Amino acid sequence: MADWLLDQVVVKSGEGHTLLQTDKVTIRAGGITLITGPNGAGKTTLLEAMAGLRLLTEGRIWLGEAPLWLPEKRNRLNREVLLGFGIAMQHSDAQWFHGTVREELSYSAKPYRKAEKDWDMRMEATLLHTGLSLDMLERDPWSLSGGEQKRLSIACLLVCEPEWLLLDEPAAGLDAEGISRLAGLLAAHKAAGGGAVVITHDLDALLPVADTVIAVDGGTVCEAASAADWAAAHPAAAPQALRALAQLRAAGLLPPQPEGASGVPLWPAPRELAAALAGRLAQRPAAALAPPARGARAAAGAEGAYAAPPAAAPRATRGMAALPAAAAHSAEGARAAVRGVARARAPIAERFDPRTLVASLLLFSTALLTGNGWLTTAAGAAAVLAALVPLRAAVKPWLGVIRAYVLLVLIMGLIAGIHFMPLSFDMDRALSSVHQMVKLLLVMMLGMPFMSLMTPFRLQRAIEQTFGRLAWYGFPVTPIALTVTLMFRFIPLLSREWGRFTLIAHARGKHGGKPGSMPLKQIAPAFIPYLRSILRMAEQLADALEARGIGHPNARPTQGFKLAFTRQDGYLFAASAIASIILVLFEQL
Ligand SMILES: Nc1ncnc2c1ncn2[C@@H]1O[C@H](COP(=O)(O)OP(=O)(O)OP(=O)(O)O)[C@@H](O)[C@H]1O
Repeated sequence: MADWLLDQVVVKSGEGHTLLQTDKVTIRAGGITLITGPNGAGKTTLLEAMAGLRLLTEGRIWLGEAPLWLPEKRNRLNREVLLGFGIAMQHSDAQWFHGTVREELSYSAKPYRKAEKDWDMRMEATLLHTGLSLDMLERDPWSLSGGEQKRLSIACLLVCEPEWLLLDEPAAGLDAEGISRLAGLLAAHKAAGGGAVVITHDLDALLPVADTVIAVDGGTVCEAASAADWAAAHPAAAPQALRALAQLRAAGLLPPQPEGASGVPLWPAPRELAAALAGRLAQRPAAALAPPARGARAAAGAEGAYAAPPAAAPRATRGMAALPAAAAHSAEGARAAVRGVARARAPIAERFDPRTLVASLLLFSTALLTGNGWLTTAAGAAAVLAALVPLRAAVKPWLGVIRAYVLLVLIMGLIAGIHFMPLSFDMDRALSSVHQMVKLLLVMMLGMPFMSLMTPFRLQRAIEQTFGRLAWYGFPVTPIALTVTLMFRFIPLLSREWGRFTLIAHARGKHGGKPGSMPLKQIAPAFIPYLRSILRMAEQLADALEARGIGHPNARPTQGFKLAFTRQDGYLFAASAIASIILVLFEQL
């Protein structure tokens, strides 16, 4: 079995933000490594990068001697590495491609060609190991409960027997039995010579079986530390059981941990622990073990509970003990928060009223399109480029379209300039055609980041507020506004959902292509689940709309807010008007 090596890995988002960066990080074979860190720290990004589901901006990842990406094959994924691990993604319970649990298990095992020998026996044993029953084999995976689907996603990995398990929050949604079963499965996998990298917020359950911990914060991945060292360095975050052990040691019921105990087993084996406790208890005088007298118990209950050291008190009590101190600061805290919010700028999608944006765009586009001179177009191009500088992140995804359009402009210009009888090239006609298309390109470029400057809800409110009075004459303003909004909302949603399915197809199908593309063979099996997922989203949306009162003939839908023009809208419209006037003046030159 081979170690993972992440060497100076950097992953950036499409907009160029750094989501993850590492120095040299080694994850040792044959051990269980936990990845921990706050929400949004970059843990999932790290696991997906290891699984080849994220393109690396910089750096390399190796599993033993084998690189994850094959540079000599135009950066394709190395199938040998892909077969070395199985990944269960955070929302792996929404990964199903097939109609029954049996088919799901077979689908997972297909790339490993393990579905032939003793297949049924292995499948049934795996299902039982994860705590699912055999009568579930013919059930639709979608019909299983959330926790059962989580268990099935782990069964789908275990049935393939990969060397490495990469698990993103496998404990989320599991009951207590499921979590201890998960810890047992991980320990058994390790005992069989396998390794695991597990993202978890549930350190109470999984630190006891872990060998190393990697902390991720703000996208930066720290070097792996042994579980013992990590727990010693983070006593507050250490599991309850570890704190209980410390208390037993402090009470003299367990021998103290030796000095510099780093590297020694953190957790005594249950048998060893039971023997130590029994031995120590037997040595203690009977009086020390007797329960306190009634009065003493009551006094301890009333005062001692508050006086107890925070680490010894139950979590909820510790939280409550912190309340008075928090309350003393709360008024000032709230004032500070309000000041902070007031100072912070609104998100870019809420900075302008959609009506101002549309009016400004229309005004400037009209001035640009009606201009006939190259000078006007050049001035317009300068204004468009200046406007796009702060919005360059929103334009970046469109660069491919812009490049294709520029090529089209050149080809159309060439074709427009060709004269056949006699064969010649008319430069004026070519330039005139190019000119018209360049003006269109500039307007398009200005429109591209448009949707990033407003949310669908703000657009809907803008339509309703502008045309609301027409509703008095029976004009269906609300349905039209809603349709427009849903179109804008659903198109990116559909493409994001397809993107999620391509990731699942790569992760489960072990395909060597680039993660962004759906492998040809997977399109057919992915299509029906994709449709199902879309219908599910539509159903949720319909419920949400109904809850807002839309669709009830006599109900007034609840409106979250009313748009109002601000000073920023005034500046934007004034800038657009000035730029338009300049274009008109250039046209007169
Ligand atoms: N494709 C993307 N484009 C832009 N930002 C992204 C993208 N994917 C992730 N992010 C951002 O990167 C950060 C890290 O995300 P990630 O999912 O890795 O966090 P995490 O540590 O797994 O969080 P959690 O504990 O909440 O699951 C988040 O702020 C997230 O919004």
